[in-house]
Amino acid sequence: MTVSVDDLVVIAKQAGEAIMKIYDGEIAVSQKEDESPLTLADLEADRIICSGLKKLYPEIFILSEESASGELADYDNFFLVDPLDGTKEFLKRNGEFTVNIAWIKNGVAEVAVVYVPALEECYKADASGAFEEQDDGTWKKLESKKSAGDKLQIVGSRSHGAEEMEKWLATLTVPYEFLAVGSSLKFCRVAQGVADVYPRFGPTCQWDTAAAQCIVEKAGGTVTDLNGVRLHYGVLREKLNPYFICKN
Ligand SMILES: Nc1ncnc2c1ncn2[C@@H]1O[C@H](COP(=O)(O)O)[C@@H](OP(=O)(O)O)[C@H]1O
Ligand SMILES: [Mg+2]
Repeated sequence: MTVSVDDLVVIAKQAGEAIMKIYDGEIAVSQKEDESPLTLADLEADRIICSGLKKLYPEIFILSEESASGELADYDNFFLVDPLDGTKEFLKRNGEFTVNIAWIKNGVAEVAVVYVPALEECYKADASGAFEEQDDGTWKKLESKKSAGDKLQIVGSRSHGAEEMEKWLATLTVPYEFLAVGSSLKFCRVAQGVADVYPRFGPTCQWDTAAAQCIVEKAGGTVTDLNGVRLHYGVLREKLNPYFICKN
């Protein structure tokens, strides 16, 4: 049993198109139980992704930030979806939000897409490697590499955990530059070699990281907890990830 990454790309782009229609108009916001924002765009993208996946892969369970396709159980493979990661950035209209679909097999994200509709960037990964879509529609293979220049390039959240990040930056003894980026796009910057490291000393949920971890790993990078253990995924696992370090 496997999943075609190009199917996931088509579905992520359909969701991105629906998100952009809402992005270009007036955005109504409600609050979730945990007080994080929820928009019609999150729900529309969720609906499109889940119906697209169900049509092509009716037997595979879907766990999304916004929904689940049935009763939760310990599935050995499933889809893990964040239909709109970076809702705060979406509301700030800075373009740094993503559509994330990962296929998880035995706890590991094996096939994934991260689509950035406002910036028209698309990243995909499967057993053949990680790729970034080019302007002409072809796919460039991503190979883990250090950033250009002699300073360590660090990416971190725009909207969460600034204080913890400041503390960590203060411990560094090498020259560095810090770039604030919203959503799972931070992982893509590492996979591209634009950034060297994305440390996360704050909460994220499984669906925030799975697809982008796959892009980074298939490009040759790593995403591990603070003890060096690779991040893993599971329907019955706690929804929160441990703090982690992503690097190229
Ligand atoms: N207190 C918290 N608990 C759980 N997840 C949190 C959180 N604070 C931030 N996040 C997660 O961090 C994501 C945004 O990360 P970043 O700040 O790097 O852009 C959010 O994704 P959503 O926007 O999909 O809700 C959310 O899931
Ligand atoms: Mg998210």
